[in-house]
Amino acid sequence: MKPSRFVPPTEVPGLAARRIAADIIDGVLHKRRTLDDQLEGAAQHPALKSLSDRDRALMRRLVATVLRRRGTLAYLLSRLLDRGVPSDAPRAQSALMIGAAQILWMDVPDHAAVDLSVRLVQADRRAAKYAGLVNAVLRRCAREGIPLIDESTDEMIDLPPWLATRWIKAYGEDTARAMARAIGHEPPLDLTVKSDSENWATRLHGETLPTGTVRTLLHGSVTMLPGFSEGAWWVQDAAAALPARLFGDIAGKPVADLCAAPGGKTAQLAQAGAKVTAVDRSAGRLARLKENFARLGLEATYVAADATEWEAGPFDAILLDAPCMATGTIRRHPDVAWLKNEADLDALSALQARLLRKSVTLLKPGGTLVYCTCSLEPEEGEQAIAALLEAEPQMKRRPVEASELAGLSELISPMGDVRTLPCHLQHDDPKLSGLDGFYAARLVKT
Ligand SMILES: C[S@@+](CC[C@H](N)C(=O)[O-])C[C@H]1O[C@@H](n2cnc3c(N)ncnc32)[C@H](O)[C@@H]1O
Repeated sequence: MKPSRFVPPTEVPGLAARRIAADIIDGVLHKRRTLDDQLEGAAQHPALKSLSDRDRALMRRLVATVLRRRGTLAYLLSRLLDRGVPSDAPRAQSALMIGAAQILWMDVPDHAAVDLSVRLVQADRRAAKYAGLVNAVLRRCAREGIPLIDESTDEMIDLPPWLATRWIKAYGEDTARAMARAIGHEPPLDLTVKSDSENWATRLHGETLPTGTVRTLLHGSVTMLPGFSEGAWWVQDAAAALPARLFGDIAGKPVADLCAAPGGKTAQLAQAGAKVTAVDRSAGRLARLKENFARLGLEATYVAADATEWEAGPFDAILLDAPCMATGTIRRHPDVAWLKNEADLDALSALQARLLRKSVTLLKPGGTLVYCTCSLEPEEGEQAIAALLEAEPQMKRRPVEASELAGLSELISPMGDVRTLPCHLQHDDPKLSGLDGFYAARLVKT
């Protein structure tokens, strides 16, 4: 009988974090599971809870780095492997990517990165035969990886080609390249604070951005940070914090937030004193919103309903943060680049159009509608609003003024809508630069 080359794994420090990272990467790339689902949702990894806070943070960083630099890693491995990455053993592929990512971009000693990846393949029946190959390739990566990467001149290499093509068409070659460079960086942590942003910026070793968001480079579990348990702030990208501010003074007014969960923008509306009705189709996501509101000491009326069929109001103001391709959030959710597909766009655009038409019927004459998406695709932004304005003549755009966005005129389109890009809000420190890609339009019902 042929001896089996499968070697039972020996558990060593750090191996569990790598194994879970490999499982989650495989989940995204081969089973089309989102990171959110695998980290805290329905498909949560069963062994996640066994990791220490430190190992969990390392695992998350590892997963994000591999997904963020997937194109670069594929290019590098193609240069290091004459016959390409083994296609009959997904674990060999994830172990190579995890090992290379640690060697190239993370603070892990090369020998540890190589050793842990070899152990990963040894522990997998299909991949065990590639242990020698993984060892040799990763040792070469430690010697030659950086110069080989420097030989690649394609700045768009880490985007799926269909998305790179779209961004060049929508924003031009130079801007699309700047966007691609910006999403290659690990983003900072952005927080919306209830009040006293300077004090929180100091306590969290960060700074206050011109728009009021507190930005910090602290990593790890946010639940351990000062201010979390007393509900002084919530996590929200600085761009995501802009749409809810476009209503101006809404204290005491009835406002409907039609796609509310998990509630970052709802919290801004409630904090501004509005009487908010938070609607979301997903009961599970709405439950998370309620938990967030309990921590923040904020109140709203909660409705689990499909907003396209919901009857209520009319309201003074409506926020419609519609479901979308979410391509503006790839910096923070690098799985989006590999899970979303151009073919998803038509169905999402149709849903956005239905939600927009419904919003008009729920709005009082004289009321304000803010429509936004975390998408960089014009079909889900500028084009959706152009179609609505044509179909609903009583709706008029109320252009956003630079003074409403702390003078940041680069964030406002020629039509007067908010259009943020990942390459916006540059800072001397690249780690403190950037914004999620967002679109927001403000309309009034005449
Ligand atoms: C972009 S997320 C909203 C994010 C949220 N506004 C925030 O700032 O935290 C879109 C939300 O729309 C909800 N949704 C999708 N289709 C819906 C519909 N037809 N009616 C109501 N909610 C819907 C999803 O469940 C999801 O929670």
